[in-house]
Amino acid sequence: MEQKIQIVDTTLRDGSHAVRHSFTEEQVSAIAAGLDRCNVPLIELSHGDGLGGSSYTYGFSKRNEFLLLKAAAKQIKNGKLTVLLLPGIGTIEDLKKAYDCGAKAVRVATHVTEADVSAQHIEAARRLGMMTVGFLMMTHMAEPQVIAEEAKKMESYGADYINLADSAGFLLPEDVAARVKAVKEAVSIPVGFHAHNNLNLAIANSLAAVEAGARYIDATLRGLGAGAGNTQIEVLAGVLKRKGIDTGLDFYGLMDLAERSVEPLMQRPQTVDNGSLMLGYAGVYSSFLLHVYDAAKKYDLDPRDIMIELGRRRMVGGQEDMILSEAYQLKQQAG
Ligand SMILES: CC[C@H](O)CC(=O)C(=O)O
Ligand SMILES: [Mn+2]
Repeated sequence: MEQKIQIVDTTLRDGSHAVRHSFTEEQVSAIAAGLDRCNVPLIELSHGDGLGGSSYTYGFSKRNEFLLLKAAAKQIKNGKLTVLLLPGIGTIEDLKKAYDCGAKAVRVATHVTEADVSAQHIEAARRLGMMTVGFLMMTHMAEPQVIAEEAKKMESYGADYINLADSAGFLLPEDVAARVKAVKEAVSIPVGFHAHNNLNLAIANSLAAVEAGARYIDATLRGLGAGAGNTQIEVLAGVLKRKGIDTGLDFYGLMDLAERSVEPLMQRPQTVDNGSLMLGYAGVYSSFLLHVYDAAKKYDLDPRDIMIELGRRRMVGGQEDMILSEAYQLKQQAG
């Protein structure tokens, strides 16, 4: 076995988008316990848009996320319960509450060119003694050298590693490799990668990231996640095993967990349908998918036309309210 890759499971966070933030304590307990038994080192749980995401704009959570965190914390004996925090959506107060509920790690996420807004949150997390990750979203929107400069800022605030997200599932394997390499050369902390499967490239892109030197890879059970979903953890475990790369994961255990605990709660097949294909093609934030479907229904439009417009206007996370107004304008133009 050549290299230890740490797999970060985000079924209970990115997967939350795919089930419209409807996880219950029972579901969370079963999944967190199973992931822990399968030796997953970091288990992320929050509203899909991070702590504090439950709102009219992003969609309300069925259950309070702090109750869900407590339920998960009771089950996790070996791994680290991890939360996502987007400064501006979640606050440092939310982070402290999450810590009190048992969170041991936080990923502080910003748009790829806005790392500077993460300084206070990363510093606060470090003061709490949490493992702290700088998470750059929508990395297709910036050139590798620009991303490297942003990553350096997060490193200087105290991040333990930098995670690069292909939030729109737009990148090709060579784009991923170029980004991982540029950041690796610029910082002295490890680099991670988070894929979306909108162009059916999540596994290929995750492998490209590993080959370019990434040490952390995000994945979810059955690929549950925004858009066409994320890298499927049980597939990644098998693929890395075949490549002789050590992850420490229980391959059969993950397959069983996906089948027993995630398949029954899926609200739609996690496939590359026309809408998610267009997210990847047009470079649109994956978590916009269900919002776009709602807008298309409301204005009787083809969701693909809305995606093209959102991509053309370079909409980013936090602009969910613009989806309805773009759809409204498209409807007006169509007469
Ligand atoms: C809203 C946060 C976002 O979903 C983070 C993420 O998973 C991504 O950028 O892909
Ligand atoms: Mn994501």
